[in-house]
Amino acid sequence: MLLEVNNLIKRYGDFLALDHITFAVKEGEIFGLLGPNGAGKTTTISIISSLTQYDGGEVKFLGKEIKRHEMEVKQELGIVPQEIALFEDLTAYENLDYFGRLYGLRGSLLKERIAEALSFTGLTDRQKDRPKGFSGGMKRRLNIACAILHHPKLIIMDEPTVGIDPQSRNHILQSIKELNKMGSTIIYTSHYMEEVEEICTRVAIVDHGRVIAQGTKEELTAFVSTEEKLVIELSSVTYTVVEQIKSISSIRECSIKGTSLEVIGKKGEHNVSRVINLLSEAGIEILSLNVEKPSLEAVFLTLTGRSLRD
Ligand SMILES: Nc1ncnc2c1ncn2[C@@H]1O[C@H](COP(=O)(O)OP(=O)(O)OP(=O)(O)O)[C@@H](O)[C@H]1O
Repeated sequence: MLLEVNNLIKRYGDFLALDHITFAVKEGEIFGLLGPNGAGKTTTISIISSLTQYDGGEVKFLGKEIKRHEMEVKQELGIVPQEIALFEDLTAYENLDYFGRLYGLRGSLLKERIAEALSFTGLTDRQKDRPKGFSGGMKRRLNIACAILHHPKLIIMDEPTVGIDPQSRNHILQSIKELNKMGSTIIYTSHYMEEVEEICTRVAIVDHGRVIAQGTKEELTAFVSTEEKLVIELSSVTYTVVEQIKSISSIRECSIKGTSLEVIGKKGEHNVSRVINLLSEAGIEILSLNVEKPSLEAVFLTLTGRSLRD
């Protein structure tokens, strides 16, 4: 395991912010920490980064307790914090130069790494400009560039897409995938389940300072889901056929949405073939059929009774 977080406890006064948080990250993963605002994601990350003290449990990086190997562990981490941390009066290049030196890079290696990070984040053309005039998305990209200069083993990103434009958001999500392909392990925190679904290989769902479920997306959704949703686009549709579909015992709901039918039924009951048979008997042409997989949102809702966005 690259990182093991075991029974982590953190109190702010009487408030228990982390209540025995436990998860492990393997080398090569994009690991998602998914949870609503206030769940404890930032606190967890700042403990892993040795920026916050904790009250119980342990954090191990490559088998070593981080408390005892703080400097060594810091060298292997690249942190992209939620609050952008840049010097507004230095140019993009100078910011990178500063952060590179903090990690002990010097001379031609430093220059090489700065050029690589600028190119990777699409900021080569803006290296002489100051972040003062950058958009939120560009500042975030520069922050990512600063965090990857020293080729860390583990990159931790805390909600890097909050409040930025869609183009930069896509750029960031693509670069995370790219960094991962190039060998970095990534922890990605977010309250956007779509992003976590898109990029993460494994996920821990966090709520009120606890990990309430963890696994691959497939494991998590299989764990809670007993239903499936079919979306069928048709050449035409009649109420008679809707009634016939509704009368199938394993189907709970069938409704017309524009030119499509939405059918919700129990999984594993051959709903697709039953519905197709009924439609072809009625002489209705199927233009497309899609079986929608349950989302992580549904997992969160089932486990907590609340929506992630509440
Ligand atoms: N310095 C602090 N003093 C007191 N309470 C704090 C402090 N920092 C965080 N908290 C509380 O601890 C809980 C967890 O906060 P944390 O920032 O870790 O959550 P989060 O999941 O990262 O959410 P967000 O995305 O909003 O930052 C919240 O209830 C928060 O109000």
